Amino acid sequence: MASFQEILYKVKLQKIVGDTSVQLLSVETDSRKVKPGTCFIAVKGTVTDSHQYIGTAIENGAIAIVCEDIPKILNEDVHYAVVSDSAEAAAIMAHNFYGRITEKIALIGVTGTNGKTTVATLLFKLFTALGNKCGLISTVQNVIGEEILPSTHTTPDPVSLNALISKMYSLGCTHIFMEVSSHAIHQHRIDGLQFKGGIFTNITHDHLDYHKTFDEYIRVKKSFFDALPSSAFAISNADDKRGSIMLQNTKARKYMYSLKTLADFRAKIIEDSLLGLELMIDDVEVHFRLIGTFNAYNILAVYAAAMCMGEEKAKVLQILSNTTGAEGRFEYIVSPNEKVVGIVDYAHTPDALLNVLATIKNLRKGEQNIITVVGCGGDRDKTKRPEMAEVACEYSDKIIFTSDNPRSEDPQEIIKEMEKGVPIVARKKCLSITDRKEAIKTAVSLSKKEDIILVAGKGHEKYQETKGVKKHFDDKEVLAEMFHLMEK
Ligand SMILES: CC(=O)N[C@H]1[C@@H](OP(=O)(O)OP(=O)(O)OC[C@H]2O[C@@H](n3ccc(=O)[nH]c3=O)[C@H](O)[C@@H]2O)O[C@H](CO)[C@@H](O)[C@@H]1O[C@H](C)C(=O)N[C@@H](C)C(=O)N[C@H](CCC(=O)O)C(=O)O
Ligand SMILES: Nc1ncnc2c1ncn2[C@@H]1O[C@H](COP(=O)(O)OP(=O)(O)OP(=O)(O)O)[C@@H](O)[C@H]1O
Ligand SMILES: N[C@H](CCC[C@H](N)C(=O)O)C(=O)O
Ligand SMILES: [Mg+2]
Repeated sequence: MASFQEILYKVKLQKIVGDTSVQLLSVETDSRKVKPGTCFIAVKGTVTDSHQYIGTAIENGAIAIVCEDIPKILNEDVHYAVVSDSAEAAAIMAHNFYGRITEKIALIGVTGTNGKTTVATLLFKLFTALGNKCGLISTVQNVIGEEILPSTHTTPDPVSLNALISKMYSLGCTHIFMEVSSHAIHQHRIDGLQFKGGIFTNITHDHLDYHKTFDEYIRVKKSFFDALPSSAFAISNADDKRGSIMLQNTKARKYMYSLKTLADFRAKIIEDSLLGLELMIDDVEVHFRLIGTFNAYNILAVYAAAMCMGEEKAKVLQILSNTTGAEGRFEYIVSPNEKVVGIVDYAHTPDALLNVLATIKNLRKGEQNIITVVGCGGDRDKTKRPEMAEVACEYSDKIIFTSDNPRSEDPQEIIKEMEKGVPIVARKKCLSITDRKEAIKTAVSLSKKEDIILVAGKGHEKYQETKGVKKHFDDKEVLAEMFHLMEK
């Protein structure tokens, strides 16, 4: 419980109608969740403008309303605050309502196109092993110490996010590691939070359906670092073309990491094999269980953050060397007779697919074929469809295009858009099979001794979403089933 006035702290107000001393029992941005005593914040979303639900919210018991446009007829028993940006106000108010927890703990945000889940998960595992109770907010799952909670978004809406952070604090967490998606930055989901550190992984094409241009996507990512306070640290990837731009205007302490150039934190790859990575980090040679050059970047970003947080180098490297990555990222399944290797990976952008396939190609010995099963999500960035198909063709010996959460779109149309990226010479090695299970089955049936099958795009996901319905689907499960069925 908090007063209207208390939760309006730091909100840019235009006008108040009513009494701000009124006590509120909750804050909500969804009229359907409003209960008696709630403050309802009306937001202009991408689909609907919830100013139209103010009446419903009041019927459901809202006693305070925050809005950009004040209703023509006011309810005498309700108190109103008019703000210029209610999405921003919602996040600041949720932070206030839940006790401004991020001022009391170490909150670290990870942003970038690829690698967020991996870096945040490694940080969570590292700091837990260092003896802290930690929270993790990620695409795969949210975790409080040992308790696992399901995740619906990479970065939740501000009310759920602050409620979760508050729960983590009340259960004893001292550190929280969270992914910060570009949607979340743009929609102000993280406004009001006080970060102790921010980490940038990389930026390549994705989400252009939402941000429209690559420049706008870069601008949005950069605004996360622009908003960090001077007490925070900001860590960026010097090998990414936009790595230094990201930190250009931040007030935070700046650090860069690199595998290629001079930087505050440097690593060199000594060996990169299916057994893991051998890295020289700060003059120490260490073996890690994660695979692929892209993971050398993720490990280095985690190491840099740990150093910025004052941890002991030897201890950090010792723990990291024995740590595994996040679920559904470069996960191995070996067929029962050990003839074929299956890899399930969450690569759902052209860059991620390129990195994963380049890693596999690098690591294969001799004559093995690489068979790739891949699709692209519906109602998401369409520009990545032909690009992902082109990458798949460049690095694979056989490619099966299939469905990956078609959502409201026609799966065959998505595949047709992918096929536009197939070079003429590669056509004969491509197949299109809409049903993902059939596609995986076909990949297994086409495989020969020692071949490598990559099933890309869904990683940890446990569903396939078609026309608004989510049906259980698990790439790892299906791949294992097919291996058994075909006795490969
Ligand atoms: C495009 C997008 O990002 N949409 C997100 C956005 O919804 P929106 O603003 O469009 O909401 P809206 O449907 O227009 O509704 C506006 C407001 O009306 C309210 N409402 C609506 C109906 C009603 O009866 N009453 C009511 O009050 C809603 O609660 C909302 O506050 O804000 C909602 C609450 O925060 C999110 O749940 C929703 O995520 C949708 C479901 C989604 O799929 N988002 C994806 C694209 C996303 O956010 N992905 C990123 C990861 C991307 C990455 O991989 O990097 C993520 O962070 O998960
Ligand atoms: N540093 C990296 N650079 C490029 N590709 C990477 C990197 N780390 C992981 N990947 C690839 O991207 C995929 C997604 O990785 P991860 O889940 O860690 O990223 P993410 O940024 O959290 O993705 P999302 O935006 O969907 O939450 C991995 O399965 C792998 O294929
Ligand atoms: N966080 C990503 C996930 C994409 C994963 C892929 N399986 C899909 O459904 O498109 C997004 O919202 O774009
Ligand atoms: Mg993620």
